[in-house]
Amino acid sequence: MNGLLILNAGSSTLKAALFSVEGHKLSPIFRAKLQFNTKKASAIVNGRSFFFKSDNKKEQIKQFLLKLKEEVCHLDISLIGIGQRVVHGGLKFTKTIKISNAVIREVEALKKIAPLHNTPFLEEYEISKRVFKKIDQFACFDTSFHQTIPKSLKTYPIPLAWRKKGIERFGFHGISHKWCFEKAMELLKLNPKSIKAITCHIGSGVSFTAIKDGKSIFNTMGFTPLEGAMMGTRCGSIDPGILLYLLQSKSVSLKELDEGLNKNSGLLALYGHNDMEKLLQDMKKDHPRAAFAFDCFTLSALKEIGALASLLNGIDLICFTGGIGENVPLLREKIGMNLAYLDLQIDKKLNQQSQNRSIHKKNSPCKATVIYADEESAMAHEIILFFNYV
Ligand SMILES: Nc1ncnc2c1ncn2[C@@H]1O[C@H](COP(=O)(O)OP(=O)(O)O)[C@@H](O)[C@H]1O
Ligand SMILES: CC(=O)OP(=O)(O)O
Ligand SMILES: [Mg+2]
Repeated sequence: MNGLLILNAGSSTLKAALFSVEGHKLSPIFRAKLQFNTKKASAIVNGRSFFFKSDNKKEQIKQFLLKLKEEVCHLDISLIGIGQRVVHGGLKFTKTIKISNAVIREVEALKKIAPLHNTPFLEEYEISKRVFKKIDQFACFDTSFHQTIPKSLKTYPIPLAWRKKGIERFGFHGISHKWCFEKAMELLKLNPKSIKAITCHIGSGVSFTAIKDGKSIFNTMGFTPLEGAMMGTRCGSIDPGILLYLLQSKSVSLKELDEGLNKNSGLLALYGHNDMEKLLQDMKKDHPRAAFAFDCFTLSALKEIGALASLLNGIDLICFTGGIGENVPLLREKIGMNLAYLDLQIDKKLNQQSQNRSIHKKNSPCKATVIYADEESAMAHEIILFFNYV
C-alpha cells in the first residue's frame, strides 16, 4: 500500500502522521509525537511510548525518525513522499513545493525571522534525509494561505528603504486556519462565499485570521510569528519603543533581546511556565500569578479579535482551534461573553466539549465552533493536490 508521511517540526514538539493513499483517498494510519521540553524527552509512536537515553536533541530526532521508518516497514507501506511543515515561506514560496537544495538555501535565509520554527525544521530535515534517503520531500508553508491579504493590510508604515528589504506582513498558522475554516464550513453546512469569520489558533503560538469569501484578509502575526496576541513564550505586540529603550540603555544584548521576546515572554514570563494545562490547575489552587496571567492572555486575545471583527464589519462565525483553543472552555466562555456585541451567544453546556462541534446557542446569529487543529491531515491533502496538479 502507498503511504504519505507528514512531519511537523515545532519548537517543543515534532509531530508526525502516516496516511495511506489510494488515488485521492487519504486514511490516517497512525500518529506520533516527540516531546522535547520535558526533563526526559519522550515519544509516542502508534500508541506506544518511548523514552530517550540521549539528551542530545539531534540524536532524539534521529531515533524518533528511525522508529517511524521501522513502523512504516512493519506495516509494509511504500512511502510516496514526506510532507514537511515550514513556517516561514518568505516572499519566494507561496504554495506547496517539492524540496530541493535551492529551496533549503532559501528557507535557511529565513531562519533569522522565524528562529523558533524554520530552525527546527532545517535540523529535522537534514536528519530525515539521511534516514529516509531517496524519498521525495515536500514543503507546505504556514504563510501560503495568507497570500490574499490586501496590500493595505500587508504594508507596515515604515520607511520605504525598509519596505524594499521585503519587510511586510506574511501571517502564519495558515495550514491550521485554512483547515479549521473548511472543517467549520462542512460542520455547519455553510457556503464559504457568504461568510465572514475569525479563526482563532490558540496553542503555543497564537494567531487570529479574518476570513472573507473563504480567503484570508488578515492574520495577526506579521513579518515574524512574534506579532499579535500574547503566547506561551512569546510576547506578541508590544511598544517597539521598549526595544529601543532596552538596546539604547545597553540593558540587553541583541541575543538577549531575541531570546527575551521569543523564548522568555508570554505565559512563561507572567506565570512561570508556558503550559496552559498546568496554569489551569494552579488557578484552581488560587495561585495568584496563574489567574493574572490567564486574564492577560484572555484580554490580549480579545483585543486582536475585536480588531479583526472591525476589519470584517461584523462576523457570522468564530472558530477555535489549537491546543488551548480546543481544550480550554473557560477561555472560550470569557471570550464569548465579551463578543455579545457581535451577536454571539455561547452555549455553556456545548462549550464544555472539545471535539469538532458547534458551541453556540441554537438561535445565536453568530456561530461558534471548536475544530481539532489537524495540521498533518491538512498537509497530506495539500500534497495530494500538488501531485495531481504537476
Ligand atoms: N487538555 C488541555 N487543557 C489545557 N491546555 C491544554 C490541553 N492540551 C494542550 N493544552 C495546551 O496547549 C498548548 C500547546 O498547544 P499546541 O497547539 O499543541 O502547540 P504547538 O503545536 O505549538 O506545540 C500548551 O499550552 C498546552 O498546555
Ligand atoms: C507559527 C507558530 O507560531 O507555530 P506554533 O504555534 O506551532 O509555534
Ligand atoms: Mg502547532
